[in-house]
Amino acid sequence: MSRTDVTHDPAARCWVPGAQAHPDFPVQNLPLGIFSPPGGEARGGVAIGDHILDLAAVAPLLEGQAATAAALGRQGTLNALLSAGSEALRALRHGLFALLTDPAREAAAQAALHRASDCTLHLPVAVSEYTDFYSGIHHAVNVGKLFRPDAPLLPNYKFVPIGYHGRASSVRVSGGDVLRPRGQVKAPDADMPMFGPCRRLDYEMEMAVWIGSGNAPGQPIPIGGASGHVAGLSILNDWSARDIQAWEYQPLGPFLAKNFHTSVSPWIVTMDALAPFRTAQPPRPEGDPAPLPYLLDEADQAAGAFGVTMEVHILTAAMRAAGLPPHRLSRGSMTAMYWTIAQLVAHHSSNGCNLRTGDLLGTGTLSGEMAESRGSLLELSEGGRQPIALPGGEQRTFLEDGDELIMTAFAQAPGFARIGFGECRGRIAPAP
Ligand SMILES: O=C(O)/C=C/C(=O)CC(=O)CC(=O)O
Ligand SMILES: [Ca+2]
Ligand SMILES: [Mg+2]
Repeated sequence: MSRTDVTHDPAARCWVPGAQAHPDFPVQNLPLGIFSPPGGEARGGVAIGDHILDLAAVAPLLEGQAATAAALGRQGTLNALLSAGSEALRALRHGLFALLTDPAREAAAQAALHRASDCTLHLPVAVSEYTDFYSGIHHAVNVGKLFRPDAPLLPNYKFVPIGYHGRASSVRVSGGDVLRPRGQVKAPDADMPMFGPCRRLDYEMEMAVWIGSGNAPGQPIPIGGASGHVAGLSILNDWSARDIQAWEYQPLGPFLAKNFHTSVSPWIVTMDALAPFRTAQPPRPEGDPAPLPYLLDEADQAAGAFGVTMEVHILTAAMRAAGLPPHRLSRGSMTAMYWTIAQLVAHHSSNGCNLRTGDLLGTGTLSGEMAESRGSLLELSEGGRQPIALPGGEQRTFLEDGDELIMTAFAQAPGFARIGFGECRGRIAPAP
C-alpha cells in the first residue's frame, strides 16, 4: 500500500463535536487506549477530539476484520488487539474512520461515545517486559561527560544499539504521584555510602515503542520486517534517581535508580497514523562506521525516522499557588535517534531473544544538540552545577516534592493534519 491513504486526508470531516482540527486527536489520528466510563469497567477505546469511542460497543457497526478487531476492545488491556497484528489494526483504523466521517451513522454510534473528562484512563497494555535503549546520541555524550569525563562515548556506541533491561512492574500510566525513592548514595568525598531519600531526582524525555506481534525464540526479526512488529508509540518518562545511579551503575548499568516508576501516556498512536510523518534517518556524521549488515535496510534508512516533537513543562507547587502557567524545560525531536526503531527491534531479537506482545521499548532520552533540547535536568543543570531559573523566582537543579512534570508530543507535516500524543504527567510526592 502507499504510505498514506484516505485516512490521512486533511480535509476529512468528522461528526464528533470539536474533533475537527483538535490539536491531538482529530479523525486522522485515532489512538488506542483503555478507559472506564463513569461506573463502568475498563475497556478499549479510541480518542476522538475531547471524546472516547468505546471499541466493543461499535463493533456491531463495523464489518469483517475491523469488527473482529473492535470486539477485542471488550478486554481490560489492549494486548489481544495489539497481538492481532498490523493488518488488523489497519482494518480497524479504516472502519473507524469511515464510521466517524459519515454523518448518516452518527445516530447509531452516539451511545458508544463518552466525554473524555468523565472517564478514567488506564495503563493501555499489560506490560510484558520493559527495555530502555540509549539511542539519543546527544544525551549519551552529555551524560557520558558527567559520569565518565575521560571516555564520554564508549567505542561500542556506534556499532551496538545500547540498552538495559528495565522493570515492567513499575510502569504506570500518566497521572498521580511519583514517590521519591530511597536508596544508597555516596558523595564523592565520603568514605561510606548512606541510605536515604534521593536528592537528585530527574526526568528523561523519551518515546515508548509498543510491540504488537512478537517473534518465536531463536527466530530473529529481520530489519526489513521490524516495523510490522511495532503497534505504535506513546510518550515515556524514565524517572531517574541520579545520585543512586552514579553509585550503583558500575559495572552492570542502571538498576534501582530507574525501576521505581516509569510513566507512559495513555494513548497509543499507531504506526499507520504516523505514516505521513516518517522521514529519512539523518545521515551519520562523517567518519562514523556504517551499521553492520543485520542493522542496515535501505527502506528503513529512507523513512525510518519520525518527525515527532516532544516538550517537557514543569509546574512547581509555588507556581501552582501563584496561578503561573507551566514552564517549558525541554523541547526535542525523535530525529535525535542515532538508531531507528526498526534497528532497535532487529537488534533486540538478533540473538534469538523473543519479543512478545505488550513488550515496551524506551527509545532513550531524546536530547538534541541545542541547550534547550536537553531532555533531562542532569543535562540542563550540567550535573547540578547550573541551577535553572523558573518563573516566580524559584530555581531548580533537580526535582523537588510537589513539582509536576507534563510531557507532550505531536507530529506535523505540510499537507497533513497535526496529530498529538496527549500528555504524560506525574507529580513528585515525598519519600514514604
Ligand atoms: O551510564 C550512562 O551513560 C547513562 C545511562 C542512562 O542514563 C541510561 C538511560 O536511561 C538511557 C537513556 O535514557 O538514554
Ligand atoms: Ca532512559
Ligand atoms: Mg524507569
